[in-house]
Amino acid sequence: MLALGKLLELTLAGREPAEKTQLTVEGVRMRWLSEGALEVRPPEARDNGLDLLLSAGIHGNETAPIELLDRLLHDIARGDLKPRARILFLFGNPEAIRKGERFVEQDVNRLFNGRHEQSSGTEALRACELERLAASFFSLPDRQRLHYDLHTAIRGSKIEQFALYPWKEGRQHSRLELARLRAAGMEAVLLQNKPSIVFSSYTYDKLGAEAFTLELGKARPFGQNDGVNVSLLETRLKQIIEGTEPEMAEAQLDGLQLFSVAREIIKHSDAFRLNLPQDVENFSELEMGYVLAEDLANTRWIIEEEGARIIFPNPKVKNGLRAGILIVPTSDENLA
Ligand SMILES: O=C(O)CCC(=O)N[C@@H](CCC(=O)O)C(=O)O
Ligand SMILES: [Zn+2]
Repeated sequence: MLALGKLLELTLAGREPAEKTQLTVEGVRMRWLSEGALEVRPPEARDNGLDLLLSAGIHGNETAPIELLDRLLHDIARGDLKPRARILFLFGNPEAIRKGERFVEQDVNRLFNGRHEQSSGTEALRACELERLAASFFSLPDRQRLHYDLHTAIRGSKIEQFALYPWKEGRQHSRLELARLRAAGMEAVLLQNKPSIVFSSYTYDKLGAEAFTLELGKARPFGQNDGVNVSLLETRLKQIIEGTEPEMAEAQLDGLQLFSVAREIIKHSDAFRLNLPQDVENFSELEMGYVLAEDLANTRWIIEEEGARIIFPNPKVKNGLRAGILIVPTSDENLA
């Protein structure tokens, strides 16, 4: 296999490849751009006009998505997968991946859409570099732009695989993209309703991509991901890469559950308390009147929403950051 197909090995070793560009037997050009960043370009005659950004390891301990991208790259480097799309592979936080930690100093996924400018350290620099790499990749005119940022979650979930769909003023969420996600195994989608500082929000808002954070199961170390079943997603990604995706003429959501954000729970101080068991699962339902969280100055987060559920509860985040999202079921009536 071509050396550049071993992007993960290079990244884990913190090494630069001797040759930065390689050509597969199929005439596919692979170009190493920076640590954990590799561009794949099909021969011009085969290019179908799709620019696909696949990122994983934004959180260093979320290894199933990293292993998935590693398999796709190996297949491309061996000539077993024949891309018709241009692809940018990104391993988001190499230092955290090497350490097997969610982050080293701060969460990269809270540093996009300009936030890195108000910060310093390796993770702020990396967020800036990831924005630059994504912006340069998505700078070609008249092409389709698609970004999947792949994650696994800290805790178990009542709904194992789901997506978060960013928001931008005046832009409607696409039914076709939701149908594509359903076919890729996602069981639910959270439709965001305000701007955010995560990677997929940056590519959606600033670069005009259709962009999603995908949650694929529970985070585990390398080699221990048998419990994370990414087979439907993997098949779909291969089809997208090779341009062999089945037609989605009548966008079928096929039981996909839709949610919207009722409130984001923000931790304001060290006095913040989250009244949930440590092992509570994502999508757990919360009863009306339940005191979900408490903070300084007698601030209380009381459930007032019918059908409320919690995702990503995490009282350990830094002050000022999201310590959970309260979501409610929604309908498909506003989709484009
Ligand atoms: O399990 C958790 O609490 C977090 C899992 C995770 O890393 N999720 C992403 C979601 C990004 C988004 O809001 O689109 C994150 O928190 O960064
Ligand atoms: Zn993550």
